[in-house]
Amino acid sequence: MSPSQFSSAGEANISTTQLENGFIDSASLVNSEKAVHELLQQTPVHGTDDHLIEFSEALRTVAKALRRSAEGKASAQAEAAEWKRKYEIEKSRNQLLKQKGNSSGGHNGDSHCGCIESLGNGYTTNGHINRCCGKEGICCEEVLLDGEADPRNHNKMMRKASFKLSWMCKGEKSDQHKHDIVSFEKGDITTASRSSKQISLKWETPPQTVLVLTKPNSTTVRVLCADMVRWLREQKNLNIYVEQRVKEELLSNSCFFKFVETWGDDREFSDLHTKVDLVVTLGGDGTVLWAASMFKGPVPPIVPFSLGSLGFMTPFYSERYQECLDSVMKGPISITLRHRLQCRVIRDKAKHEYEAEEPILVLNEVTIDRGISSYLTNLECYCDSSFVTRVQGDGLILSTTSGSTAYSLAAGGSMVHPQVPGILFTPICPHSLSFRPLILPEHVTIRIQVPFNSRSPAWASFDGKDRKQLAAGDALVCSMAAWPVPTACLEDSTGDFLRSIQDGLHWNQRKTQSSDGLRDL
Ligand SMILES: NC(=O)c1ccc[n+]([C@@H]2O[C@H](COP(=O)([O-])OP(=O)(O)OC[C@H]3O[C@@H](n4cnc5c(N)ncnc54)[C@H](O)[C@@H]3O)[C@@H](O)[C@H]2O)c1
Ligand SMILES: Nc1ncnc2c1ncn2[C@@H]1O[C@H](COP(=O)(O)OP(=O)(O)OP(=O)(O)O)[C@@H](O)[C@H]1O
Repeated sequence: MSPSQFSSAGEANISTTQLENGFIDSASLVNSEKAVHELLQQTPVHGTDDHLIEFSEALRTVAKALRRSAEGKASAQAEAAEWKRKYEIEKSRNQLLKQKGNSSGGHNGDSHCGCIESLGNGYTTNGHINRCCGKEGICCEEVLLDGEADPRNHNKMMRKASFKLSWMCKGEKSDQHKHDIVSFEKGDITTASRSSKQISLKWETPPQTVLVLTKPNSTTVRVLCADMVRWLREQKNLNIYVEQRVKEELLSNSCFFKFVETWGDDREFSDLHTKVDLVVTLGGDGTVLWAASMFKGPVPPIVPFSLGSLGFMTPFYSERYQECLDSVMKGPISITLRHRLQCRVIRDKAKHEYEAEEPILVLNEVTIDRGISSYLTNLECYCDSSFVTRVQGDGLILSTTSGSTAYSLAAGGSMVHPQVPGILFTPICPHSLSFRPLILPEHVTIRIQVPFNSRSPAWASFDGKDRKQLAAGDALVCSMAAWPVPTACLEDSTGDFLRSIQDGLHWNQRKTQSSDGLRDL
């Protein structure tokens, strides 16, 4: 693929991104970075000048397209700076080889001085001082000083073997599934970014419709909900959606709330994401799980207010809701993209049910346990096509990283930052001394099979709800879902996560030792 093809591929990815439609789709976010990375991975490094010119053109186009989002811009700038550096070194090396009459490496360097003209795309230069001809840029002499190539030893100059990497997708090599984070030019493998960075959401048009979700059976929540809905209408002139139960509660208070909307049938319910700009939750973590479960596809940004006991996913203080909502609606806001797992139950007895049965999306975890049976579970676990292990115990938890601080933690799993893409594989009371929990990469598909010789059926539950029986021969298949749950941060992903484990779990709290033996107060 030529660099010019890359530029259009990059633009196509970005113009279709669902960020522009107000929804956050992890695949689209990845695509925007992927465009640049693909470009970087495939652009010929030992090219002619034409290639270099084409390359800089392509990079400019992609970088321009990426400027549409702050995240994309930051990424494009970082990549462009790095590539400009490599471009300069490469060009200087070409010239050096040409000057020394070394044509064995297939280089076609310039005939003029080794200074590189500015790319002219607004990116800063890398700070090299010109010592050769007074033009802006880097000279081959500097490359030599940097030790990239030594003219005194050019006869001994060794070229590293060239190679390409490709990524396997379900047993097949595929360029489309090439990972976007590793570059391998000249045999040096580097990683640009290892997981998604802090994401910032900036409104291009102000939010107009808010869905307020509340935990049931709480007077405090009911009072706060009425107050907030009134404020959102009177001060912000917003459209408000609530659940039918909440609408009735509000109307029983005052007919002022007549403007509040709800949904009637399933179709209106499943179209909710097309109307709602922002979801506000009033409750604990369970209310955030509830909110996530309402959206089977894209999820609007959620602002979770803490009115529960622990509140790992609810960083906002309800006492200061006006200030918080003001700042969220003004933006920009840091968000955590919480990955979800997509689970399918595959029945042995009804093979066609697979097509009909809706996948279930979980934000915390899917648990496969022994239910009311007093027998050990007997679960065969596969990761893609590899057999992993057999779970004989109380069961198994397949958890997201957001769910790592919930049931999985109680079963001995690690706590994992919610932006780390991975699937936790945590046994529940395994009857074995060596069954330690695992964390698997995000791209795998996990299959939990109840074998025909199992003494009893197993039970699957999804975020602690909706129990389904898995009879002998049935299986549960689980992989990362395409639709994450964007939750607003009070500080940022990392700050909020650390605060939640410190405040919620008192993680590693201990009196500090002092040098003189006295206890610090
Ligand atoms: N032994 C256990 O720890 C255990 C057992 C069953 C269910 N659970 C958890 O309860 C969740 C359902 O929550 P619910 O509120 O509907 O039920 P719930 O009302 O029974 O509350 C469960 C508790 O888990 C906490 N919790 C939920 N999600 C969390 C997260 N991501 N990080 C840290 N703590 C979290 C909640 O704050 C609450 O205190 C399930 O997804 C499961 O993770 C835990
Ligand atoms: N809008 C809702 N409709 C029905 N059930 C809900 C709704 N919101 C929350 N729930 C359920 O209510 C239960 C309690 O909610 P939540 O976890 O938010 O409160 P909590 O238990 O007081 O707080 P915490 O989870 O911090 O201990 C959960 O099981 C949750 O699934």
